[in-house]
Amino acid sequence: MDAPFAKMNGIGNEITVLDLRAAPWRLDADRARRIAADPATAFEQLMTIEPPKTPGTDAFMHIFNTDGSLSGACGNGTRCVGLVLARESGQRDFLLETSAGLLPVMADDADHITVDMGRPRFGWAEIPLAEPFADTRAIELQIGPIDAPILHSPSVVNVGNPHAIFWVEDVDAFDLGRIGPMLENHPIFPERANISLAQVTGPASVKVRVWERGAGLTRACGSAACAVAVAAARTGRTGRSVAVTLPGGTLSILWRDDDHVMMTGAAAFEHEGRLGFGEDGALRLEHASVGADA
Ligand SMILES: N[C@@H](CCC[C@H](N)C(=O)O)C(=O)O
Repeated sequence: MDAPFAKMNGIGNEITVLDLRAAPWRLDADRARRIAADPATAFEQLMTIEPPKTPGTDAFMHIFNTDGSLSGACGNGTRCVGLVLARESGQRDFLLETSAGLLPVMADDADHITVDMGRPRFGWAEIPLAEPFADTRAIELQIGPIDAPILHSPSVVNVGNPHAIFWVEDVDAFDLGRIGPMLENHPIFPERANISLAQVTGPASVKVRVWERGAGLTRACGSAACAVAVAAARTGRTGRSVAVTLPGGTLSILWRDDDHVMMTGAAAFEHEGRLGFGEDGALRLEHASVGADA
C-alpha cells in the first residue's frame, strides 16, 4: 500500500514528509536511503508522520538523514509537518513527539510556524562527548596546525541532537564541505555531531553555515539555528532573542526565561505524490501533483 508524501523545504532545507498513519509498513534505513536517492523524493531529512504513541499527542515522527541514520530533532522538518497537519485539519496547534521528546507546534501561516524545541542540554554526557568537560561553552578541540589552528574551541549543546558551534569572523572564509566531515566524525563526538560556523553580526543577529550530521552541507538547519542562538547567549555574544541567517533564509529564535527554545520560520510545499516499495525492495513512485502551494 502506497503512502502520501510531500516534498517540502524549510527555508531551503530539503525535507520529505511521509505520511505513514494509514500504512501497514514502516521505514528503515535502507528504505530511507532509496527514497533519498530518487530526485523526486530526495531529502536532507525525511520526516515520517505516524500514529501517536503518547496520549494527548497528535503524531509521532521518525527523522531520517540522507544516509539513513536517525535524529531526535529537525526544526525545519517539524515546521513542515506542522504545515501539513494545519492544511489537513484547519487547526493551528499540534503536539508532536520524536525519540527526543515532545514538540508543541503553532502553525499561524506558511511563513510563521513556531516550534517549541524544548530545553537545551549542556552536560558533556548529554551532548554526548567522549570525555568529561566541565565547561561546554568552549571545549578543547581544534583542527589545523597546533600553533595556528583553522578552527578551535567550539561551544557544544544538545537541542534534541548534538551540535558543535565554531565562532568565526567570516563564515564564508572556510571550506566547510572539506572540514565538515572531519569534525562530524571526530572521536570526541561518539554519536557524531552537526557542525556550525557562526559569525555574530550584532547583539541580536548571527550568520551561520552548517554541515549536517548524516546529510552534509545544507542551506538551512533549524536545530543548528537554535543551538547557535543558545550558545551565543550563553557565552555573552548576544541576547536571548536572535535572528539566525542561514544561506536559505532567516529563523527567529527566542530562548525564553523558562529555558524553552522557540524557533519561528517558514515552510513550503514543492510537490506531492505517493510512494511504496515493491517485493524486490525497489522504490515505487506515483506523482500526484507538482508545484502544489500551501
Ligand atoms: N535540518 C535539521 C536537523 C537535521 C538533523 C541532523 N542532521 C542530525 O542528525 O541531528 C533541522 O532543521 O533541525
